[in-house]
Amino acid sequence: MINIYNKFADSKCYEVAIVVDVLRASTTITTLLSFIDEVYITTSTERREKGVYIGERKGKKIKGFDFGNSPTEILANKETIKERYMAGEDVILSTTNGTRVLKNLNADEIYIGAIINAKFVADIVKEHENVSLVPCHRENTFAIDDFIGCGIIANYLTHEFDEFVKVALELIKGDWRSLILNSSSAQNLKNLGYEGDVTFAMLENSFKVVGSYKKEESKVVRVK
Ligand SMILES: O=C(O)[C@H](CS(=O)(=O)O)OP(=O)(O)O
Ligand SMILES: [Mg+2]
Repeated sequence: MINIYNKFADSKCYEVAIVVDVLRASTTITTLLSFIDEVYITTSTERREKGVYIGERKGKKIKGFDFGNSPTEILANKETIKERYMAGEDVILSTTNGTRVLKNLNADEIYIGAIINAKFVADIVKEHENVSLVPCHRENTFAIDDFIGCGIIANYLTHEFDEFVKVALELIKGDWRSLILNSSSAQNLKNLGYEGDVTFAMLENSFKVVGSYKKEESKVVRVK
């Protein structure tokens, strides 16, 4: 069974889960793992030690951090980030929703799912009988971008689907890009000057990269 583990409904989180935060934590983590091997996850907004600090609250870069939670900004500074990582600095990410969901989710295997790696994260879990897609949403508000991301990933799987997934699969048959462009997540980012991140986050399967969250070490490591 593929279900959507939804805090809005008393649904079950299976032992294998894909955390989906299209705008933008999953997209940012996947982008980072295209050129480094691991990303530490925190829910703090404090700089604690040496490191490349990446993060935002409500879309705005956290004061004192090196970068915001912007995959296009990360790519534009790829060489600098990679140099500091290779020199031994940790790369640390803190976001409004995605990193909080990762920290609080109880599952044995947790993967990072986005539109940019949809097919590849689906390939990682396809042998499992039960998998939960976990849309991060926006604090306590439904986020259609994450729901659509779940549908796009589910579309690469051939399991039995719960009714949330069936709705998401119907949704992606239409103009899902416009739905994302008009989402509250995207409008917030557009108002903050990050419209390019929205377009980037919708490039389906543009990254053959999948991260797995290791709870005990609070980090995401590349597994593909
Ligand atoms: O950084 C983002 O795009 C969002 C900000 S907001 O919660 O949508 O305002 O955070 P994320 O944790 O990536 O959903
Ligand atoms: Mg989000």
